[in-house]
Amino acid sequence: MQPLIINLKGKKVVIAGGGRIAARKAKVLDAEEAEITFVSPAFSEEVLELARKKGYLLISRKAHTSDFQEAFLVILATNDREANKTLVRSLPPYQLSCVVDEGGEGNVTFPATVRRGHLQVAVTSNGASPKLTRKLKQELEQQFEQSWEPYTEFLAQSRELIKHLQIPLQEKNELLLELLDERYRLDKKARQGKWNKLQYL
Ligand SMILES: C[C@@]1(CC(=O)O)C2=NC(=C\c3[nH]c(c(CCC(=O)O)c3CC(=O)O)Cc3[nH]c(c(CC(=O)O)c3CCC(=O)O)/C=C3\N/C(=C\2)[C@@H](CCC(=O)O)[C@]3(C)CC(=O)O)/[C@H]1CCC(=O)O
Ligand SMILES: NC(=O)c1ccc[n+]([C@@H]2O[C@H](COP(=O)([O-])OP(=O)(O)OC[C@H]3O[C@@H](n4cnc5c(N)ncnc54)[C@H](O)[C@@H]3O)[C@@H](O)[C@H]2O)c1
Repeated sequence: MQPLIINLKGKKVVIAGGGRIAARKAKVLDAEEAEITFVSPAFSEEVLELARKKGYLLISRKAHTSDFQEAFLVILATNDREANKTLVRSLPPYQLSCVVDEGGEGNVTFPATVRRGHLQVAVTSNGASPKLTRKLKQELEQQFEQSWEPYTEFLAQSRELIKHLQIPLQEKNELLLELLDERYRLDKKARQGKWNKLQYL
């Protein structure tokens, strides 16, 4: 399995199911600004509230294959094994699909992620142990504490500036490498000083 970083902004995502797992996936997709539709005979309070707040469509019945026609990504999150299995088999091979109770039946699984500014660390166990994935995520949350947020912003801005400097490529690479020194992450003043120097190159 190959991780891909995917832009879901404005993409149609159809979720079959309206329970705990449907809500958990929807929260992640909502943060990515996807356009979500839920199809389910019943919806949890959490799903109802998210749909109300964001104007997401709720279709109150069992899911049919035709519900997924325009979807970029399909999430099969019903608690009915047979329904998830039949629905995923009916999808065309080019559609992205996540089957939450039998990961191997779809072509997409969700990793656990830790985000700090521009940095994102994703963990997967390929379905072997979601508990291990969760544990590693918690360890990464400790390792990558808040300092990484302003630091990755500094790296992004500095790189943009360095890219456009009229200096030899080798010098650009040396400058970019130097920014990886720990003091720039740990010390705001060091960042500020470096940023000021870069302006005059
Ligand atoms: C990472 C995370 C992201 C997310 O969900 O967004 C995620 N599962 C999380 C939690 C979690 N999952 C499960 C429990 C209950 C405890 C337990 O059983 O351990 C808990 C804990 C909880 O719910 O609190 C059980 C479970 N999970 C799957 C199955 C079915 C199967 O075996 O295929 C079953 C058995 C169901 C059953 O039989 O009842 C399948 C999948 N779960 C995945 C992702 C994908 C593989 C990722 C990987 O392996 O790394 C995959 C393949 C598909 C998918 O869902 O994308 C999220 C952590 C979020 C976080 O903490 O940030
Ligand atoms: N992937 C994961 O991380 C993970 C974690 C735990 C459990 N699970 C599995 O995910 C599944 C869902 O779990 P849950 O906690 O959200 O269950 P839940 O009972 O909270 O919700 C199930 C939802 O599916 C709906 N539903 C049932 N049949 C349907 C159909 N034919 N079409 C559309 N909707 C239908 C129900 O109305 C309900 O809203 C379970 O099979 C569970 O074993 C997955």
